[in-house]
Amino acid sequence: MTSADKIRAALAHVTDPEIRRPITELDMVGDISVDGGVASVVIKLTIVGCPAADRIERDVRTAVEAVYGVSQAEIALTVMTPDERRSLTSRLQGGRRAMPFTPESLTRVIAVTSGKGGVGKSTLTANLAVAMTQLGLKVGLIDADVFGFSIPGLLGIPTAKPTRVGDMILPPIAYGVKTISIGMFVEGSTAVSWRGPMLHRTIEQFLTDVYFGDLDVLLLDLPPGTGDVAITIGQLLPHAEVLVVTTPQSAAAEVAERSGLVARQTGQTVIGVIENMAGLVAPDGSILDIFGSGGGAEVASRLDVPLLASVPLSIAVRQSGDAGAPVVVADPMDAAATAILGVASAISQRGRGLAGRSLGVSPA
Ligand SMILES: Nc1ncnc2c1ncn2[C@@H]1O[C@H](COP(=O)(O)OP(=O)(O)OP(=O)(O)O)[C@@H](O)[C@H]1O
Repeated sequence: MTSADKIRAALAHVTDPEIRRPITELDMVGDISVDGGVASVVIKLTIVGCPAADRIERDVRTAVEAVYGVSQAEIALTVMTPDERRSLTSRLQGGRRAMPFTPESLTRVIAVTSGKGGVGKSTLTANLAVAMTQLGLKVGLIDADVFGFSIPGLLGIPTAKPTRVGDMILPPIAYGVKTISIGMFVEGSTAVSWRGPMLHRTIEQFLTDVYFGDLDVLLLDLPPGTGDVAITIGQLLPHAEVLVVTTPQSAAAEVAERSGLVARQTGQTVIGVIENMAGLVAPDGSILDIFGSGGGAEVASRLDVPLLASVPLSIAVRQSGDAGAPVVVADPMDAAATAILGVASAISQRGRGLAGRSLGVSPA
């Protein structure tokens, strides 16, 4: 093996932090030459001003300087030509620009819905996503709550912007979750007041142009109610599984049931109900049922699905949400966190069956 080959082999362990694939596989490694102990390596970044440039340069330097016989690494950062970039994006997108989350795909799609706003749907979705990564799953999260996008803030990346490589969008990663939100495409706190067709196109673009790579689970945080986005998701992802979030209050339970029924009409499968904002445990141990009780069980029974958890009201949940550090990480022993971790584990164990689906493996 020549020194250049050894360096190339070492670079196979350096991954692009946004695409999460080895830079050698992404054709980002250009010429390599070695003169005495000095190795010169050309790295082709995907785009001008690549936000990951510093990190890639650092990782490349460390890898190259660890190769036996190299005392110094000289890294030249250049940028791919438009043709190289097109060939990369086309390869990553599997040669076609189509929605990868088809019924045949091995990725489970789970939409989280609620009847009313403010019941904690986004908080639970963000925490479930992070909890699933803790269980070793590769998780993507689409914040489709176009009018009340709050996922970036809940995951501590309120100002993150996705990187665009040609027509491919690379989702920011927080707590291991690849995350995309409409909030990443609007300035500051601008309100989104779009009509159905525009919402439909945006969700379609999220599902098609965002490069999530291989995922075990794609979670979707839907807006509350049964509006345009829920219908779009029903049309685009009729095989999705649906989690319904409600509070213990009977008024909330009634509307929550409706959102589950609409999901079902589009062919989606409701897999369970999560009751949030259940009894708050007071310092003396007594339980304060601020929002009443029984709503979760009521919705679950009407939809004939299991009540997966009753997540209590918890100061830690609110505080960690405000701080952008999900409670399952910030305070995993909190009662609400353990309830959410329990749901993540229960759902993860139900992996999709493989029957009738193509495994995408070509015969040898
Ligand atoms: N179990 C809980 N204990 C205490 N506070 C909670 C709990 N769940 C959610 N919250 C708080 O309730 C508020 C609403 O939560 P969240 O934004 O997740 O609701 P939502 O259903 O997604 O609302 P919308 O769909 O209208 O955006 C937030 O301030 C959040 O911190």
